[in-house]
Amino acid sequence: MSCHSEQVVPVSSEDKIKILLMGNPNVGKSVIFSKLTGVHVTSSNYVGTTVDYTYGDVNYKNKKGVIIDVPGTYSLEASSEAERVATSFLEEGADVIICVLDATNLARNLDLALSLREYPIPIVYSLNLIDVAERDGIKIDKDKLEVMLKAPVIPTVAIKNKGLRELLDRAFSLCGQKAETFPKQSEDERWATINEITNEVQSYEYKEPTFIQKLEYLTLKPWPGIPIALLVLILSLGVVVGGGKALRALILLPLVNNVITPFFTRIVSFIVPEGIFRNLLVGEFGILKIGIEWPFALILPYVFLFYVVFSFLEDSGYLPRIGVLADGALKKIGVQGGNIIPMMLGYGCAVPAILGTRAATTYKERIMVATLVSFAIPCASQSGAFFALLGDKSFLALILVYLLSFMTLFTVGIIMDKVIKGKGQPMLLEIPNLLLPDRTSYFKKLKIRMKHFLMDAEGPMFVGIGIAALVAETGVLNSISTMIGPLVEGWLGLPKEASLSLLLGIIRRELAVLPLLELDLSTLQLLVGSVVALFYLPCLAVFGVLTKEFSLKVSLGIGVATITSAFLFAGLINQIGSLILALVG
Ligand SMILES: Nc1nc2c(ncn2[C@@H]2O[C@H](COP(=O)(O)OP(=O)(O)OP(=O)(O)O)[C@@H](O)[C@H]2O)c(=O)[nH]1
Ligand SMILES: [Mg+2]
Repeated sequence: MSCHSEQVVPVSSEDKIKILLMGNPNVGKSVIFSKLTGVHVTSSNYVGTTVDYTYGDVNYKNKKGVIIDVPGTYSLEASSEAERVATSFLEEGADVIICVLDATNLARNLDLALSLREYPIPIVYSLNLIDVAERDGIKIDKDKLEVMLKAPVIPTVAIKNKGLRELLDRAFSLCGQKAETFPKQSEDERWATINEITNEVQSYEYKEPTFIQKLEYLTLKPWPGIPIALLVLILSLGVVVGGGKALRALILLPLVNNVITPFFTRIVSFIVPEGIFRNLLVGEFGILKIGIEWPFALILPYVFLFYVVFSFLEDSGYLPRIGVLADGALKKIGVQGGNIIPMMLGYGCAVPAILGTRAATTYKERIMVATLVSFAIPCASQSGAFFALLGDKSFLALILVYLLSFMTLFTVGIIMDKVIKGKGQPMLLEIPNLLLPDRTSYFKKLKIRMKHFLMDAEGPMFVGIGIAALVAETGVLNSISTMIGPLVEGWLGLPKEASLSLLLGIIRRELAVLPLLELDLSTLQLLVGSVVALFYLPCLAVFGVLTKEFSLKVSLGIGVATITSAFLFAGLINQIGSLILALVG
């Protein structure tokens, strides 16, 4: 997800025309944009992928243009942040609009299509997803539709690049022509027109439902939808946890420990004389030792497999179905089912998750989801660290950590729902078609996510490990440990070396977990350390995005709340746990 809020919106000029790419959410705008401009933007099979605009250049014959991928909107009423972006583009004006219609949902798409005609901008319609419409037995008479819309209609299959040249061709030829503007219609009038059009152009043909169509239906009903969801969850966890462990144990750890680290150690020992500098590089917390082992051998396999599975679920259209099944439970905590997607994105990384809340209709809901994500949803890196730490040593502790995370989501949700003024507005949760993910966009998305992880995570992690090496080698760690000793040793019952976790956890969430690996901890201590890490602090990048999207007050507030909970809960677990152990033992 990219944001360009600070960039200047391109204006049309003599030699460069401005094309707005508009339509309902999840109709294929971003795929069309990527294919036409060569600029990759993320597409996913659910509503609200694009919440900010992106633009890219196109050259057609000897003409130049700029296309803007506008966030999807159902209407021009601007009820969400993403919709406001869309309407502001229309008001600024453009040379031509490409309005993308979902052929499997014509009536609903026509609502926006007709409203757009009230602006003095020529429109060309792309009738997209006709492959899926055909699969479902929906037939649309394109010629009649053109007559009724009084504008060109081009049938397209965006993912297969079908019809896109022609679409661009028509867009350029319309440019400069005077658009016929239509009088503003009331909602009733508009729906009357929509009925008239669909009756005229659309027909159905009965087709024996395919396996995927049956699945579309079955995944939405509590039975067998919920068992299917549980199965998907267990399978996904199996791939991520089991696969990650195997990758780590069989390939990455041996590679790092037997080949890479010895190699660097030998070279450094040869060049750098014994002492603090050598230790910084290859000592206990050496950047060339831990700085490679932690990010690449411990975290990377889990993050990679998480995105392999998650991106697949995303593109198949399965995720919103979980939203439907979980809607009841989510409503109890004051969150509409539609917001489940940003929450699930949070298990990858909190930054896109918080940006994704822009599709939410009310401020209250945005801030609630953002807080829940920052509070108690471990990101992929942090989960990787938990799996690495607890997977081998205490499976029970691992389960307890995630159980606590769920319980916190509910408690915090309920409290916020009561405390924050305003209402969560029912959000339209649109259920997309189940599709076999498009291979090109799937791999591109996976590649981009891994690139982001490597750039966003590895850099700060290196810095963090550098700091660890420095404070360990210079003895600063000892003074810090003495200072916060009462808290760490007394209240939390952890060895004083665990204060390194607290220090590094400020930089990134997984760094609050990983230093515990080096310590010999009891099961109770593992649990306590993990609980501190679970809540502790959202990482620096999350602070940044919270401040930008909301305010400094909000991000500081969330920070104070999480850090207080971290020490409170973890300490309580330690005190109660120790008491029980003393009674039993
Ligand atoms: N089978 C099929 N799938 C398509 C077609 N066009 C797009 N898709 C898929 O439909 C989904 C939605 O595409 P996007 O490009 O993300 O939709 P969008 O309109 O940008 O959605 P928002 O950003 O949410 O407004 C993706 O999973 C695409 O791969 C098509 O013509 N045929
Ligand atoms: Mg999009």
